[in-house]
Amino acid sequence: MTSFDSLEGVVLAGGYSTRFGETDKAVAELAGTPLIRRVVDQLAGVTDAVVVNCRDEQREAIRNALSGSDVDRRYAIDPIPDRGPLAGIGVGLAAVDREYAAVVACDMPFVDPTLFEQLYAHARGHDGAVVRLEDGWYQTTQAVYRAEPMARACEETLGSDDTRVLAAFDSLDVVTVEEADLEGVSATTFESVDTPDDLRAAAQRLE
Ligand SMILES: Nc1nc2c(ncn2[C@@H]2O[C@H](COP(=O)(O)OP(=O)(O)OP(=O)(O)O)[C@@H](O)[C@H]2O)c(=O)[nH]1
Repeated sequence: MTSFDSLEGVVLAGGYSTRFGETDKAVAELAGTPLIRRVVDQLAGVTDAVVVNCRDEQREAIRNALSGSDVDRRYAIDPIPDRGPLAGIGVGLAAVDREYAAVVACDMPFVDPTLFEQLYAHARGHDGAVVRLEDGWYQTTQAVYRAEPMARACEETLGSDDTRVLAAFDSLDVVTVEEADLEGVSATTFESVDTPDDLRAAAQRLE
């Protein structure tokens, strides 16, 4: 797999994982490997550098979970916590050095780097590329964005009434890719671990 010079990773981990319970799901182990470590290891298929967006108090545990990874890691800390995924994407992208970023949530351990290869190809020359799932939902937390304009759009949108990630696209040229048009992407790429039951089910499949 290729590492693209103008593509960096952004891993979103600033949520409170309330459905998961007391533990931070970012560092919860799936078959012995923390979820966030699995995500970073998968991103290594397309990039050698990631920005981890999280809250200050998460940083030490996440740093431990990622220790020994070959991927260069930097941290973008939420100045104000709990402002939702739009804020996390904006904070993460503002810390990116390269033109484009592959953004992924820390709770998607099966993220397929092949998806980012295809989204990056679609995004080049535009402000990003996002998948529209078969049920019509846009998968905004596993997408490629042009870092600078999307970071700015996130900031502006946070100050508006509609703070969905999708609302940030209004001022941008983001390409929609239909799920049916993806080629050879693993069916589990968009699966997210939201609850302890999700984690158990994922672990059983790996046995
Ligand atoms: N920076 C930041 N990221 C967030 C925030 N809320 C959610 N996220 C991230 O967005 C992604 C998708 O969010 P969810 O699956 O709802 O995660 P969550 O909010 O931690 O979990 P729940 O509380 O159970 O909904 C995850 O990677 C979260 O870490 C937030 O307030 N700030």
